[in-house]
Amino acid sequence: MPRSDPGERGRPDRHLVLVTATAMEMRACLEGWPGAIIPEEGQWCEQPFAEQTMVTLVTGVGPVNAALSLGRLLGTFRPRGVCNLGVAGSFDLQALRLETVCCVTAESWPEFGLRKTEGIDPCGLGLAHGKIGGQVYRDRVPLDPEGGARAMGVCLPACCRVKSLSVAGVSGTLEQAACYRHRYDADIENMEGFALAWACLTQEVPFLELRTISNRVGSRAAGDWNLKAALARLGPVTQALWPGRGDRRTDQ
Ligand SMILES: O=C(O)c1cccc(C(=O)CC[C@H]2O[C@@H](n3cnc4c(=O)[nH]cnc43)[C@H](O)[C@@H]2O)c1
Repeated sequence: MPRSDPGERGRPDRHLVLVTATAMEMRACLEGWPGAIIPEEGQWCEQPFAEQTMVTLVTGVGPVNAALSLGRLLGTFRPRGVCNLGVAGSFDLQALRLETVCCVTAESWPEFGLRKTEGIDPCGLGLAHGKIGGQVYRDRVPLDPEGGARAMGVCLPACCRVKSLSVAGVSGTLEQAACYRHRYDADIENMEGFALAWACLTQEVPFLELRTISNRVGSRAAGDWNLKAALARLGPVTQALWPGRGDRRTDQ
């Protein structure tokens, strides 16, 4: 991978943003990186990352916190790209097991639209979520992981490609999970991806979303959860994205 000019370190337009919802996810991403600073929720900080400057942003949980935090950041400077890492629920643990690393190819937001007895109609409002270059967006946003990785100069790890949906209200029953899965043809559920993807799409900032599976969507059974193991997979994902940059133990 080409190494960037050290003179670019101070240029905010060259910075990459690593964004997580929670401090625990950020801590897991930066495991093996001594001295890494973990921002408070709703805050970001700059830190040297090999010859680059990395901006680490912890948004707080859910789409409102995600949009607010990334919106504030994008109003302050324009980064080279935004990479969202975190954990997520799987709609099918046979197909996507606990700990699986997933790369998101599409985000949807099943809470947008007109809520009818039979469910939400995304076109029922007569109002779109937004329009970009003549294209109307309602409850779905396509992602381009390869293009995003290329633009950011990161190495996309070989992993499962998935469609994701984002919610403010986490699915609390298997019935709700089945309903979403069927309606949106989704593989995973999270709480921030759509908001972050939308913010980047509107601002024309490259975006990448990688998640590790922590639980079965809609299940409260202990056997359907392993948050600790999913968190432990985030460090290797960060190191795969930036090979040789995330682990300083070898050169100290
Ligand atoms: O206590 C719960 O019931 C609970 C349910 C879902 C997630 C959590 C977390 O502590 C992690 C929050 C974080 O993780 C993402 N996430 C993980 N699994 C899911 C899910 O099944 N549905 C939606 N989001 C999920 C989410 O992006 C949050 O930021 C606790």
